[in-house]
Amino acid sequence: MPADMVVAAIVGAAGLAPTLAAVRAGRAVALANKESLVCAGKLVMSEAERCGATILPVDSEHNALFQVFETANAAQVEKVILTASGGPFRTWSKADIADATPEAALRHPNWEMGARITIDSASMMNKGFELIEAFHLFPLEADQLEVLVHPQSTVHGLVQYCDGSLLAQLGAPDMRTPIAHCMAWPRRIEVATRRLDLADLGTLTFERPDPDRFPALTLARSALQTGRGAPVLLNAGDEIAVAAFLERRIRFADIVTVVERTIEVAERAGELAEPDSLDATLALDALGRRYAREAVAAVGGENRAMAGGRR
Ligand SMILES: NC(=O)C1=CN([C@@H]2O[C@H](COP(=O)(O)OP(=O)(O)OC[C@H]3O[C@@H](n4cnc5c(N)ncnc54)[C@H](OP(=O)(O)O)[C@@H]3O)[C@@H](O)[C@H]2O)C=CC1
Ligand SMILES: CC(=O)[C@@H](O)[C@H](O)COP(=O)(O)O
Ligand SMILES: [Mn+2]
Repeated sequence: MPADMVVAAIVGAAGLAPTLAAVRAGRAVALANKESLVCAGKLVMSEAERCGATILPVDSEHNALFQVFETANAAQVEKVILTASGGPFRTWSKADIADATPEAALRHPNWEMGARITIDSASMMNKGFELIEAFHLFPLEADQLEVLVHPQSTVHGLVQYCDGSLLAQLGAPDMRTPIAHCMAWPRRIEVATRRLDLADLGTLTFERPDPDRFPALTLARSALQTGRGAPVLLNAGDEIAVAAFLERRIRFADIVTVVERTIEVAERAGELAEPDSLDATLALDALGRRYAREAVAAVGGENRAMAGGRR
């Protein structure tokens, strides 16, 4: 079907095949489906180059970076910073987070989004996916990517240059702005979002993420560093684990355990090779889902045994 632009906004690895089809048709692709880049970043970006497709990042942090990243000065970029709201559990203790309910996890402080990404924000796995997404979108090494918790979700992304300049994009937490930026690019169109009044806001705060309470971020960074098939398994494990958590079959803390076990089992079976095609990526995704379902069953059993032992 003829189209000037395709908005890729299906959730999950299910969005990969249609995103890749739009890329291969040489369209402008406004990309919300971060899983396409998590699972097949190299393939999607190289096919975009080959087919003349333009990828426009919709994800708010990546859209922010897209606005302030000077491609001509890419070699002068020291690092980029993705901000994270910290989610609903930013101030919770580790013990309380472990047993948080789906209702609590679905209460995002700043953004109204689908269930899967909202749970990922609560665990900060979303920010881990976003590190991988940024790695593929921008010419950067993994160690140039940083995450800062910024509870107001007003500054969305920052680029630090070698002359000490730190360029940031700010805006109300409203996806209409990044969507409009992509749809009008390289021009701008008027959007009736709330305008920021910095004097009213008064203070913007930033914190380092806490790896002890939010281990998903470390796990995602390690999948980025491992590379090859690890990010595919990271996503597959997380899709299954989040669904199981929403169905109350595992605890909130078990989400990361399931993802960790998914990657470990695949690694032990020698199945971490880089998938070099759509079919190979989807096959590894299917395998990861199988391992993740097994991990959910095992973790659920362990939880029941522990509860039985406490009675
Ligand atoms: N919401 C947000 O603010 C942001 C979202 N994103 C990303 O955008 C994507 C969508 O998120 P969000 O809108 O919140 O999610 P939602 O759950 O609200 O919407 C997901 C959409 O995907 C469709 N879908 C799911 N599976 C399939 C499938 N197999 N085939 C066709 N369509 C399918 C659903 O269709 P149906 O309703 O028919 O089931 C639904 O329209 C995710 O990748 C997310 O990470 C990124 C940044 C911000
Ligand atoms: C709107 C958007 O881009 C989301 O990805 C958002 O960033 C999620 O919030 P967290 O910062 O809590 O992950
Ligand atoms: Mn985002």
